[in-house]
Amino acid sequence: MSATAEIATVEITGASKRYNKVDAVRDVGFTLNAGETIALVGHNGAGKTTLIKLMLGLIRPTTGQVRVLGEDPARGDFAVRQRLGYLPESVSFHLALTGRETLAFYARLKRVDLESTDTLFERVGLAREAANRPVRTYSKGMRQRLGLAQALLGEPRILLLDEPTSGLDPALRRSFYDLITDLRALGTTVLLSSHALTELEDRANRVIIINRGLKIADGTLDELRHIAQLPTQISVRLAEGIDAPDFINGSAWRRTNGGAWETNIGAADKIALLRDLTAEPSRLAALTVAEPTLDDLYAHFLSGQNKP
Ligand SMILES: Nc1ncnc2c1ncn2[C@@H]1O[C@H](COP(=O)(O)OP(=O)(O)OP(=O)(O)O)[C@@H](O)[C@H]1O
Repeated sequence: MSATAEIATVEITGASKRYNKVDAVRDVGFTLNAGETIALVGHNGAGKTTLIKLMLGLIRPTTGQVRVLGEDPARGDFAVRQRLGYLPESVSFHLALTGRETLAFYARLKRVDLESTDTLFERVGLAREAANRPVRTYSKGMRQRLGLAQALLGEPRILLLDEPTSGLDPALRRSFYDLITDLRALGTTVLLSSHALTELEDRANRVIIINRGLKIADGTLDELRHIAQLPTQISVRLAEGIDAPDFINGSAWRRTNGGAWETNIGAADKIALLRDLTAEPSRLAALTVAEPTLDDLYAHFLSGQNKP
């Protein structure tokens, strides 16, 4: 995994959480490391928020163990809480307070230097003048940014972000992820719980899939691709005057509406096919190689779970 993979920040061992008759989390175990950006994905009700609450120490596991920075987060150790940043799915602030007052309030709770709040406004891209306006006047994106600034107070070593980009426009999403990339370089563990699989694909370096309280997959995208063995889609557009892909043996090709040729090929045969295809480059006008997406992998791992 990442270069800093040795430094564990969160360790969950055999953790289960039962609410009355609901098994929200069942025997889940994983270790998160410094510098990792982890996507926690799963359907509604899969157990993502319950896992986040366990890491925050808001609830205790029914069985198993949760350790954050080596401590039990539910013990309420202040030093641990100070190094944890959390952005809930729906941020709600006191609307009459200005952005600056809001951040000052949270800074006091976290016992963080108030001086640092100015820098935070800049880091999350909230214009300085917005800082002095009541939150009531903020757009959804600005409130989300203020939420992120709140989560970043005290330079947390672990950031837990629940659906952080919902309601953000594409430009804001991009700058949000740029910020996450910077944090990753600083060694922060960033856990993003999200349904937006496509946008997570290039952003998270590890994916944990939860289904009905169980962890059903955990690894880098490449590792999950390797386990799933889903085919790669190869598409070629032939150069003028070349009618059919006669140089391709043993693969089933289909013609697309746009006039390209397409095939799905297993990982074991992919390189050999690409070598054949490119042996005479002049025959090709274009070549596209599409690896299985996070959406494909998610559907694959879930379908395995749903079998009787
Ligand atoms: N306080 C609670 N009391 C009873 N059941 C709960 C409680 N909190 C969660 N649950 C149940 O536990 C299961 C997991 O819920 P959780 O909120 O962790 O899922 P989630 O993956 O975060 O879902 P979503 O994507 O909809 O936010 C669900 O069946 C939910 O109804």
